[in-house]
Amino acid sequence: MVMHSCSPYTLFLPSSIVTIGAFDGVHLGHQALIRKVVERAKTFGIPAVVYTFDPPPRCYFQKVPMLTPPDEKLKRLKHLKVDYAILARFDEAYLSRSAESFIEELQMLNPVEIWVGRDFRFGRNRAGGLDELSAVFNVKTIDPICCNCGETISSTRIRSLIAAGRLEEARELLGNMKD
Ligand SMILES: Cc1cc2nc3c(=O)[nH]c(=O)nc-3n(C[C@H](O)[C@H](O)[C@H](O)COP(=O)(O)O)c2cc1C
Ligand SMILES: Nc1ncnc2c1ncn2[C@@H]1O[C@H](COP(=O)(O)OP(=O)(O)OP(=O)(O)O)[C@@H](O)[C@H]1O
Repeated sequence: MVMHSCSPYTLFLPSSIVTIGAFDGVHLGHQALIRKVVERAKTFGIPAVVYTFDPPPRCYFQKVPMLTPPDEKLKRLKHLKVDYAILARFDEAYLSRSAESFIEELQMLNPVEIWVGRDFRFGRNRAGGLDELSAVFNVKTIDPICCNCGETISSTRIRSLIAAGRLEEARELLGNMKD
């Protein structure tokens, strides 16, 4: 896996399959999305790209604890057979960018498909959503992955389980990455 630390506009790919997100924890929901991207990339014979942020936006804005530091996140992405991981430094300069500027950066990856979950938002003040992204790219979505109890798996939920001392349940939702 190639790790790309992003300053904007530095990675060019002639074609790719892309997913974007915080991916804090690389939990079972994230894993399903990323596996889909890897599978589609294999079908097309082109690279699978994960565009992610360091720190995750929620850790930056809401000061919540990080589930996986960058090294651990990258290890998990590598295990999932991602070809390129773009790790954008999420700081003041980065987040002053507009949704349009973010779209220009994504265009450098020439994505054949961009895969995200239904609740995906991007850009300043989370102003961009699926409609804005679909206006420019071929956007595909996966259904939310839920746990046995029927609740959608999310990094927020895993943080709550950890805070409540329910570590075994948290660990289950994070998955052991061995299969
Ligand atoms: C250029 C840029 C600016 C952003 N600015 C904000 C922001 O002002 N407030 C916010 O909550 N998230 C901001 N984000 C984070 C995104 O809204 C979102 O969290 C990120 O794209 C990851 O998607 P996800 O939360 O679905 O994983 C920004 C993202 C980008 C790419
Ligand atoms: N359970 C899930 N099933 C399917 N897709 C998911 C799931 N959880 C997250 N995703 C998708 O993964 C990408 C990254 O999402 P993100 O990292 O914001 O996940 P999250 O777990 O919802 O985080 P948080 O709880 O901090 O908002 C997004 O496209 C999102 O829609």
